[in-house]
Amino acid sequence: MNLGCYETILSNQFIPRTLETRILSSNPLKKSHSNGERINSFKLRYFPVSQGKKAFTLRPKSMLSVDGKVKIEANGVGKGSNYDAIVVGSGIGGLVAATQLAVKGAKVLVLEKYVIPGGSSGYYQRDGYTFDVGSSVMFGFSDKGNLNLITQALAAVGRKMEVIPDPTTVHFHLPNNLSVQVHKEYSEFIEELTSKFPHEKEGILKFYGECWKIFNSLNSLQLKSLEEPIYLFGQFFQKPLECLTLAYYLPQNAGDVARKYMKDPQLLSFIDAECFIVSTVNALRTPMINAGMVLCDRHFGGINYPVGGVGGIAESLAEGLIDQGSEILYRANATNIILDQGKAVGVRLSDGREFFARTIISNATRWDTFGKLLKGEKLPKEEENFQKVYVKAPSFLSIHMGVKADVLPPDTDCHHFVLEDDWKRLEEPYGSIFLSIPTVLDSSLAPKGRHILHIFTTSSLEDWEGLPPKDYEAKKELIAEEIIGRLEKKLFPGLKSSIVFKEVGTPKTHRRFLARDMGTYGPIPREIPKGLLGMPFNTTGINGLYCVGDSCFPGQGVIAVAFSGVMCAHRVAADIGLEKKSPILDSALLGLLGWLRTLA
Ligand SMILES: NC(=O)c1ccc[n+]([C@@H]2O[C@H](COP(=O)([O-])OP(=O)(O)OC[C@H]3O[C@@H](n4cnc5c(N)ncnc54)[C@H](O)[C@@H]3O)[C@@H](O)[C@H]2O)c1
Ligand SMILES: CC(C)=CCC/C(C)=C/C=C/C(C)=C/C=C/C(C)=C/C=C/C=C(C)/C=C/C=C(C)/C=C/C=C(\C)CCC=C(C)C
Repeated sequence: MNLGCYETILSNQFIPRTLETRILSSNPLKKSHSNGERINSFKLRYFPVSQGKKAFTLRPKSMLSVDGKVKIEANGVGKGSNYDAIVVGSGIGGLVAATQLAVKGAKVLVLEKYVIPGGSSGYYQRDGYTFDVGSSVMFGFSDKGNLNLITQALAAVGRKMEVIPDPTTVHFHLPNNLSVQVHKEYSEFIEELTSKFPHEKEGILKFYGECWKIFNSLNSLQLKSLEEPIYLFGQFFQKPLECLTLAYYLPQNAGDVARKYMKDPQLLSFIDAECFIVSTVNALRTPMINAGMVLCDRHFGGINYPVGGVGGIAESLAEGLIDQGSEILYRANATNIILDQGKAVGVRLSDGREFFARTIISNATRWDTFGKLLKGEKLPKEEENFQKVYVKAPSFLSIHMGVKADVLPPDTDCHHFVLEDDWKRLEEPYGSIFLSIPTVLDSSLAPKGRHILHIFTTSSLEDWEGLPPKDYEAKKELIAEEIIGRLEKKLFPGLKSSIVFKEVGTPKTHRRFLARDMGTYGPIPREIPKGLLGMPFNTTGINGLYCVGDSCFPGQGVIAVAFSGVMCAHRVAADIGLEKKSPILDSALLGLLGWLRTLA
C-alpha cells in the first residue's frame, strides 16, 4: 500500500482484514522521519468496501519510521472494533448473554458453528418427528416469581412461548421397586415420599424445608452479576437475611444437609438420584444451592414444556437478538480468540474470516476456550484452579425413537428416571437411564399415532474411539438394544416391536455437533467440592474475555446457563459503560471472589 512517500506496513490488528479496504486519504505526512522516530499525528481513513460509504478514521497508537517504512501499531483497545461484544456459540448461555446485552444497547455478533442456534438445547427433525437434542425438562419457564429466567429472557426481546405444564415432573423407578412420582403439588410429593419412608417423615420435611429456604431467598432477589459490586452490595443492603442465607449455603453440598436429618440408606440413595438429575453426580457432590433451586422450582413454577419443542427457545432468542439490531452468523466455526497485548479483541474463524469487538464472550466450555480457542497461551491461574477443582463429566449416549402410540399405557408420565437393581450403578456408564416422552405433553412433535421416546445415559468418549466404522455401528446397535430392553422390561412391554424410527448418538456425535471437548455433559467436581465456592463466574484471567455457559457459576442445566448469561451480560455491560461501574469496588470484589475460589 502506498501512502505518499511512505510504504506502509499495516500491523494494525483493528483493521478488519476480512473487509476489502481501500485507502482514500491520509493526513499530510512530513516528508522525512528519521529511523525509529515515533509519528503520532497520523490519521488514516479507510472505507471498508462492504460497508458502503461509511468511513472509519483510525488513530493508530503509534507509528514508527523504520528504514523509510511506516509501521502502524495497534490503537487503544477496541478502536476500529465493529461490535461491543462477540459471543462464540449460541447455546442458551450464549444467547441469553447476547440478547441481554443487546437490549441494554450493545451491538452484538453471535458466531455459531452449527446451522441453527441452541447447542445442547437445539433440535433436529426426521420423518415428521421434532426431537430435542438435549434435556426436555425445562425449569424456569413459569409465569411467576423471579426465577423464571427462561420466560424472562424471552420477554426481554419481546418473545413469549406457549408452554404446557407437566403434572408429574419426574417419575423415579429405582432399586427394590421403589417408585416415586414427583408431583407438581409439593404436598402430594411429600405425601408420596413419606408414604414410602414413614419413619423418616421429619427428616424429609426438614431436608426439603432447607431447600425451600434457599429457593425463597433466591426468588426474592433480582438476579444479576455476583461479580458486580454495586449490584451485589445493593442486594445485601435490601435483602440482608436472604443474601446471608445464600452465602451460608454457598459452600455446602446437598448430601451433607440430607445426612443431618435422614438415616435410612435407601432414602439417602433416593436423594442421590434426585441430585444426579441436577448435576450428574451424587448428593455429596451436588451444591446445596443448585439442589434447593431445582427441587423447589419444580413445585413453585413447575416444569413447563414449550409447545413445538425446546428448540423454539433458542430460535426465539435468536430472532429477538436480530430484532434488537444485533447479528448471528451460522456455520461460523471459531478457531482462535485474537489477543492484542494480552487483551481479547477478536475472533478468527476456520475459513480465515476475522471479527473484532470490544469484548469477547465464549459460550464454548472453559476446556475448549482455554485449550483450543486460546491455544499456545499460558493457562491463567484462575483456569488452573478451575481445572483442579472440576473435571469434564462423561458424555452420553442418546437414543431418539418414534414408537407406535399404543405401546404406552394411558397416563404415562413425560419424564422418567430408571435405575432398576443396584444403587451402586447410579453414576456408572449406562447405569441410570433418563427417558423423556415429550409427545405426552405436545402431540404435534410426532406424526399421528406415534410417540417420541428420547432416552439418554452417561457414556465416555474413550469407549467409542478407534473403532472401525462397522464395529462402531454394531456397538451402537448393541448398546441401544440393551437400554431399550431394560425399558421394555421395566416400563413398556412390547417396546422393541413398536419402534418405527430410531437414531443413536454417541459421545462422538455429541462432540461433533455440540463442539464440547470429549462431548462432555458439563463440569463435575473432581472430589467433594465446597458447594459452589470453586465455580468461576464470567470474568477470566484474560482482559476482555468472558465465559458463559455450564462451565461457569452455577453449572449444568438450561436455567443455570440462562442465569450465567444474565450475569455475564451485566458484568460486560458494566465494563463497556452500559451499566454502573466502580473500578475500585470492582477490583476489591473480584480479588475477594478469586481468593474465595482458592479455598474450594
Ligand atoms: N442431554 C442433555 O440434556 C444435555 C446435554 C449436554 C448439555 N446439556 C445442558 O445444556 C446446557 C449447555 O448450555 P451452554 O449454553 O453452556 O452451551 P451449549 O453447549 O448448549 O452451546 C454451545 C454452543 O456453542 C457452539 N460452539 C462451541 N464452540 C464453538 C466454536 N468454536 N465456534 C462456534 N460455535 C461454537 C456450539 O455449536 C453450541 O451451539 C447445559 O444446561 C447443559 O447442562 C444438556
Ligand atoms: C458472591 C458471594 C460470595 C456471596 C453472595 C451471596 C449471594 C447473594 C449468593 C447468591 C447466589 C445466587 C444468586 C445463586 C443462584 C443460583 C441459581 C440460579 C442456580 C440454578 C441452578 C439450576 C440448576 C442446577 C438446574 C439444573 C437443571 C438440570 C440439570 C436439568 C436437567 C435435566 C436433565 C439432566 C434431564 C433429566 C431428565 C429426565 C428424563 C429425568
